[in-house]
Amino acid sequence: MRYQLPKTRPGQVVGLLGGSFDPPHAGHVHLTREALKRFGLNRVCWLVSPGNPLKSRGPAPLAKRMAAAQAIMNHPRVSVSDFEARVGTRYTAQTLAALRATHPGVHFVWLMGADNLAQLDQWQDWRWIMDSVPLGVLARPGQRISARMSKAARTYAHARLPGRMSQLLARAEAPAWCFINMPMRTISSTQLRQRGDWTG
Ligand SMILES: Nc1ncnc2c1ncn2[C@@H]1O[C@H](COP(=O)(O)OP(=O)(O)OP(=O)(O)O)[C@@H](O)[C@H]1O
Ligand SMILES: O=C(O)c1ccc[n+]([C@@H]2O[C@H](COP(=O)([O-])O)[C@@H](O)[C@H]2O)c1
Repeated sequence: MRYQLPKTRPGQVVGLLGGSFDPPHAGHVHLTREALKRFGLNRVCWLVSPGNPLKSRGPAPLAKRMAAAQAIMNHPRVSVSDFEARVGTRYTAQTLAALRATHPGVHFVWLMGADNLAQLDQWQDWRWIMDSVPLGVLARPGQRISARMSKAARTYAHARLPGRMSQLLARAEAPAWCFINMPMRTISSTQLRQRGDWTG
């Protein structure tokens, strides 16, 4: 049988948090807990990337990042997966196409921090992503304005759900996206690497 995300069933709404997780930290955990509540998700799955195509620096080995992610993200409705390495992709559009093919009946929502929305128009097939899967964006310190002014936000302004309607996002037909304000955490992987708390 083809690889399935853990505990994911048809009819569920499942948030996907793709990331380098180099290393995973409390900001990822906080985003995940907020997304579960604010978007009314059944589950969230962290997709630990083999390597972000836009980052020149290679991350720490996947096994190390997977183990650290599993150790920090302790919640009965959250799992951590190396799906992308298993199917051999690092591009989100290809990941989503593979997930949809292998999980019929599951409503996926792609989750991201506001910094990723600011760069979304540089991703491979980004319009296809917007046209195919609802997008949940969560505030990140210093990134609110760049996210709101981004090409993706402007191009898809008509498809934006106001934050107070966030519970409708997961079952909305794409394109649909929603920006959620939440109490923010300044922590980042860059900070942790610079402090020497994580070596590749
Ligand atoms: N503190 C945070 N608040 C909100 N979103 C966050 C936070 N940290 C990470 N994210 C989001 O989590 C996802 C994965 O992030 P990633 O693994 O790149 O961590 P990072 O801290 O941004 O790493 P780096 O500093 O190396 O760029 C991205 O969508 C990112 O926007
Ligand atoms: O598909 C792309 O072109 C693409 C470009 C940049 C980033 N991404 C994805 O965005 C997610 C967040 O990446 P990162 O490194 O900011 O944690 C992760 O799943 C990456 O694979 C995807």
